[in-house]
Amino acid sequence: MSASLRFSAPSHSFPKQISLERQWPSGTLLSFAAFRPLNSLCISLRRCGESGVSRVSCQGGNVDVIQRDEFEAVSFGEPESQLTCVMKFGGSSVASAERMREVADLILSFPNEKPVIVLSAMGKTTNKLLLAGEKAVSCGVTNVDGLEELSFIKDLHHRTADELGVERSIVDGHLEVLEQLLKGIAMMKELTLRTKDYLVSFGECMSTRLFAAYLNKIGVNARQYDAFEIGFITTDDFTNADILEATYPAVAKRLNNDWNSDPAIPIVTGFLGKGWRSGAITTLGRGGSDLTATTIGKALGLREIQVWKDVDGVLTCDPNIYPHAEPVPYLTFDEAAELAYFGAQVLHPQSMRPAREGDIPVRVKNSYNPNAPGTLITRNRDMSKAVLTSIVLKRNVTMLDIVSTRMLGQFGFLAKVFSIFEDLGISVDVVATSEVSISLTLDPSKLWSRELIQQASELDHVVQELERIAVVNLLQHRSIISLIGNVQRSSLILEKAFHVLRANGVNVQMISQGASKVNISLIVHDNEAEQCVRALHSTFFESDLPELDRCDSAN
Ligand SMILES: Nc1ncnc2c1ncn2[C@@H]1O[C@H](COP(=O)(O)OP(=O)(O)O)[C@@H](O)[C@H]1O
Ligand SMILES: N[C@@H](CC(=O)OP(=O)(O)O)C(=O)O
Repeated sequence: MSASLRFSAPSHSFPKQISLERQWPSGTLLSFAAFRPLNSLCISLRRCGESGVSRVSCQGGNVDVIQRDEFEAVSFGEPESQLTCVMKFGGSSVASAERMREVADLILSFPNEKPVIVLSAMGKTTNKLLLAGEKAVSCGVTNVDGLEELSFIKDLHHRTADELGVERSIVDGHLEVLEQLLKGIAMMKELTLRTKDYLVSFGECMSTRLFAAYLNKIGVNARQYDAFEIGFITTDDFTNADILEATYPAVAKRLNNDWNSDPAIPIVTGFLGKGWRSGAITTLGRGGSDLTATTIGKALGLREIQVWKDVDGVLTCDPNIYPHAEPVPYLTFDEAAELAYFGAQVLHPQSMRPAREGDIPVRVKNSYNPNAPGTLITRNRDMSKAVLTSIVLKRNVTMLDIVSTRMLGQFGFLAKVFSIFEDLGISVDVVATSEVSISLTLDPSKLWSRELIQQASELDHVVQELERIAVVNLLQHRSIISLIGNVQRSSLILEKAFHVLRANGVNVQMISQGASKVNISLIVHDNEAEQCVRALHSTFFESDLPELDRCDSAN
């Protein structure tokens, strides 16, 4: 369980430093953030045991003594927000002036809503910014202004301003600083993760400014917000930061107060936050605007979170692999989280967490086809007829077969294997074990975000460490096919799946059923994976499953 506590102090007695007297068990202090302009202080704590903070003291200020009972009362005492829902529009939905106009019309077509709008960068701006940064490392300072990606970004944002009929000056300041930043990168011949996050932040900062200016121009009151200025506090894991608990009360306070004093549609940058130690801009991982949206939904306790995409909702598989993929009308938070975690690009892997915690329904809709019903994601759904919901493919995965040399007993063996991964900071995705052996796959998003040379040496290091206690076989170019659905019907799913795979001459190299009970993972060779997905799709989604009725009557 987690909780946040907040109290205010007059600015003259604002604490410079706080300390917790009688600490909770180690690791319970998640974050602490002070917001000077608001004269408020947020402390987030995770409760894990009987003991707790009996007192919070602040150096140099009038010390508030906060007992646990009071503390709980304060932490959940937020007044109800007048804002009603979040609407998040991804890059494809705001790729041009024309798309921005359509999005504005779409928002205004819901006159009863008082939405918070979250926007991503326009179209492929984030990719272009990253590419510009990579090129700047080696192109020389004098060549920065000739970078094709920089010209593209300038042109796109200027053209959009012109076509929307708003001043170019709205983005000019950002474009100038962006060019300076690229020159800095060229000078230093280095692009750190921290600089990468600052670099990509320009995308969201500009799209939101243009959109807010356009709404104001057509007579709709709108106010632009940079997420890193309104309390989105994160870890300092640049390019993949986690939202800290302090974010929720801070964001709620800022958006509610502004709305109450002067109502204007909030237009918030997706994807961005502020590192709690560094104070620098962080990003929430690619596709992170979904997480921004669900965080705001939970912070304000809103009725619904809408994420508007360029597809008719979450589909039965990636439409780029199989164009006959169909929309899935209903999903649970667990199914959606598993689907996202195992690689379906449509949702950010962490985005379901705030929605689930706040029990706020998430609707995935198509901004190009608003009348399509989309996908509704909720805590529970009727599973009586559900077999398979969606098939997800994660390519280019590394698999390890680790067979014990019996230097350790079974318990010690498993513990040792996992401690090696923990020490090296490498996440494991799918695991299958027997008494003396273990097969697992490594999370490519964690491993492959590092430099190529670093990856190779890290893999060597993993193998060397494991070889002290086991015989290790490293298998690269594997794919995980995740079957997301009703694992109550796992026998039916497996029977059908193996029948299809055998008919296609495919040998499954590992199988694992997730503890979440919504996912069965099959590992196959990369070059067979797409063919498997297509064959599985036609069996599960394009033909009847008469066995389902028999299962029902047997239950
Ligand atoms: N199972 C799936 N359902 C829907 N879309 C998927 C799925 N798997 C992959 N995709 C891809 O995800 C894209 C939408 O996600 P994304 O590009 O992040 O949207 P946005 O930028 O609008 O937030 C779709 O265009 C589609 O190509
Ligand atoms: N612009 C960021 C954040 C984001 O969420 O984008 P999108 O909503 O277009 O996936 C990215 O490209 O990763």
